[in-house]
Amino acid sequence: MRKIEHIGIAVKDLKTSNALFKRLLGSEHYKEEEVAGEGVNTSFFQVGETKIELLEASREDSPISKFIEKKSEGIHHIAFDVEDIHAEVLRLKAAGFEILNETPKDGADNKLVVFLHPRSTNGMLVELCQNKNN
Ligand SMILES: CC[C@H](C(=O)O)C(=O)SCCNC(=O)CCNC(=O)[C@H](O)C(C)(C)COP(=O)(O)OP(=O)(O)OC[C@H]1O[C@@H](n2cnc3c(N)ncnc32)[C@H](O)[C@@H]1OP(=O)(O)O
Ligand SMILES: [Co+2]
Repeated sequence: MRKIEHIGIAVKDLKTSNALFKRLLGSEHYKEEEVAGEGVNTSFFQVGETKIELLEASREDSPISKFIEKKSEGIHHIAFDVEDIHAEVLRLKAAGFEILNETPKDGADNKLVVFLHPRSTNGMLVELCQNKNN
């Protein structure tokens, strides 16, 4: 793991939360992007070496809707930047972590992503991100 790539935050309404995080961080978001395959609309803020990723449900059955319904808005996952996502999946599997998708899938912000089940990581949803240009 090279660094924390982003902290994912589940929000009900991207427009409202973009304004709140602009007030909080003192800067604008640098992009908005829908990831249809995940059922999310995302918005990214750069904060030094890492990012805040706001996540709004883009459809009824989005994992974000379920999360907000069951818990509330708030921190949804932590994403780590990795050099070689395939090697990391093998390492983490061998280390006993539960991989949700062994084949990396398209994420936002030009990334390939893999998720680990929170029940294998002390209740924290973990995402691995490899830059597609790596
Ligand atoms: C990829 C685009 C973008 C990017 O960065 O590029 C994103 O980050 S997209 C983010 C949205 N996509 C995902 O979250 C994909 C991975 N998530 C999943 O596969 C599911 O959400 C899963 C498996 C984590 C939970 O789904 P499930 O249908 O099982 O929901 P439950 O509510 O029944 O949860 C089971 C169990 O897990 C706990 N849980 C659920 N979500 C989280 C979470 N974000 N953090 C911590 N814990 C979580 C939930 O409370 C249940 O625990 P229990 O003790 O049984 O109550
Ligand atoms: Co993410």
